[in-house]
This record gives sequence, C-alpha cells and structure tokens, in this order.
Amino acid sequence: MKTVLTIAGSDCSGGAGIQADIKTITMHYCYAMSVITALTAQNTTGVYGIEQTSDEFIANQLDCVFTDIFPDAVKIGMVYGNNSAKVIADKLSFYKAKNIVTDPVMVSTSGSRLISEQGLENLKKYLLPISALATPNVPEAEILSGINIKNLQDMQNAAKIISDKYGCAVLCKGGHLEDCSDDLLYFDGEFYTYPSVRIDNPNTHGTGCTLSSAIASNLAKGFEIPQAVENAKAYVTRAIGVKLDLGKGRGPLMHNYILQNFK
Ligand SMILES: Nc1ncnc2c1ncn2[C@@H]1O[C@H](COP(=O)(O)OP(=O)(O)O)[C@@H](O)[C@H]1O
Ligand SMILES: Cc1ncc(COP(=O)(O)OP(=O)(O)O)c(N)n1
Repeated sequence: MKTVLTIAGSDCSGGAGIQADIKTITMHYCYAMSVITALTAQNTTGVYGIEQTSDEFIANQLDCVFTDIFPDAVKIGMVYGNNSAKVIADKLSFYKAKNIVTDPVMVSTSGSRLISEQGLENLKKYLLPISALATPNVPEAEILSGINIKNLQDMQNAAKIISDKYGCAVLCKGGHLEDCSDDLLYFDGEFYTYPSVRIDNPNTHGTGCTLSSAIASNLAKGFEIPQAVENAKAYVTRAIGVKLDLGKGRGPLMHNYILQNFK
C-alpha cells in the first residue's frame, strides 16, 4: 500500500483542503494521512473564518506521521501561519521526505487570503526549494514569476522563471484562463502541455487541491512527474465533468463516481 501525506487546511464543507485531498488520495488506492495547518469555516459561498494551528502542534503532527508511517509522497496546500512553512520545511528536510508537491495556495476563488504576507515569503524561501513540483494557478504564477499571464507562451515563461528561481519543476494550471483549461509543465528543461477543453461547470471548488493530491498519489505509485501530471489531469477533468451540483455557491467535485477507472 502506497502512503500519501497531505499538509493543508481543513474545509468543513468538504470541497477543498484536507477533505478533498483525502478523497482524492483514497480514490487512487493510496493510504491517506493528514497534518492540519489551519481550520477554516467555509462553504461553497465563501470563507467565513480561519483558525491557525500552532507551530508546535504542526511539528507534533509531523513527528507522529514520520516516526511511524513514512509517506511515499507529500502534498502541501494551505500554509496559513507566518512561520508554518519554515516549521514544515525543517521537519520534511529532517525526515528526508520525498516526492513533495506544493500547491502554493494564496487566495480562495471567493477572495479570502489563505496565507499571510510573511507566510508567503517563507513558502518561497523554505518550501519551494525542497519541492519536486510546484502547482501554481495563473494568479499565483504571476505573483511567483513577476510577469502577467494571458496565454500558453506566458505560462511557459512564468514556469521557467519560477523553476529557475526555486529549483523545482513547475506546473502552471490553466483553470483561470479565458477560453481553455490547458496546463503547462516545465520539468527537467522541457515543456509539456496538457490540453483540455473548458468544461461548462461553475462547480469547481477544490480543483487545485484535487489535482495536486492526485499528482502526489501518482508519484507515490512510482510514476515520473510528466506521467503523474497526465494521470492527475485526467482524474480532475473527469471529476469536474460529472457536474455534481451541491450547495448555494461554487460547488465541489465528485470523486466516488469514477471509482472503477483509477486503480
Ligand atoms: N472549467 C474547467 N474545465 C476543465 N478543467 C478545469 C476547469 N476549471 C479548472 N480546471 C482544471 O482544474 C485544475 C485546477 O486548476 P485551477 O482551477 O487553475 O486551480 P486552482 O483551483 O488552484 O485555482 C487544472 O487542471 C485546470 O485546468
Ligand atoms: C482549506 C482550503 N485549502 C485550499 C483552498 C483553495 O482550494 P483550491 O482548489 O485551490 O481553489 P478554490 O476552491 O478556492 O477555487 C480552500 N478554499 N480551502
């Protein structure tokens, strides 16, 4: 049994964060573990409160996981606190964690900040350099690279800038582009494009969380990054395409419908 750890925030409505990650990892027939960095009170209409986990308690959770069941891959999502990224990076380095996928979550689609300014500086300084892969969406890639992104060429430029700066592979996600949802990977000096038509579905809460945990699950199973991304993209595309419609706002994805196809 392959094991995957998610280090992220809890979404009580089950669409994003830890809950989306555990569903995704489980659907990939991997064993899911979690280190919770923050509690959020949120639903499909927005984020209504955030409670940060203390640095000591994040460290305590990481010790409990790594001294007992060593994860084959680690996904990092919402890292809210000023020093959380450093605490996490120190522990991951100490335990020699492998296959680290960092989704540099900054702002929810509903507009709430999910990381502090200092937290973001520490994510850049400590977490990205130890990651195998970072998975920014377009606004996050603009912040990390310092350039505007309107098309695939801009995504290529941004991914290379981020990769050169932080030393990790970069998947720039296209969910925020105007007419398509193509994703772009820069890995080992090469560009890979993952084309997809835009699915007409407003219910995309947790797509980024789902994609990054699906990539981590595929890395845990032994796939190389380009193939892991291809498999994960197929998973998230299917989960959006089911068009589950729950809640009063931007609803979550459907995971269990696709049980048969991702053994
Ligand atoms: N409407 C859509 N149709 C098809 N794919 C989508 C759609 N929205 C998002 N995606 C895909 O979901 C994944 C997450 O992308 P994105 O929404 O940009 O990330 P985030 O949730 O971090 O903002 C990407 O693979 C993206 O291409
Ligand atoms: C607890 C928590 N973590 C991450 C997010 C952001 O989720 P993501 O899939 O990146 O995007 P949106 O769902 O905000 O579009 C979150 N909302 N909560």
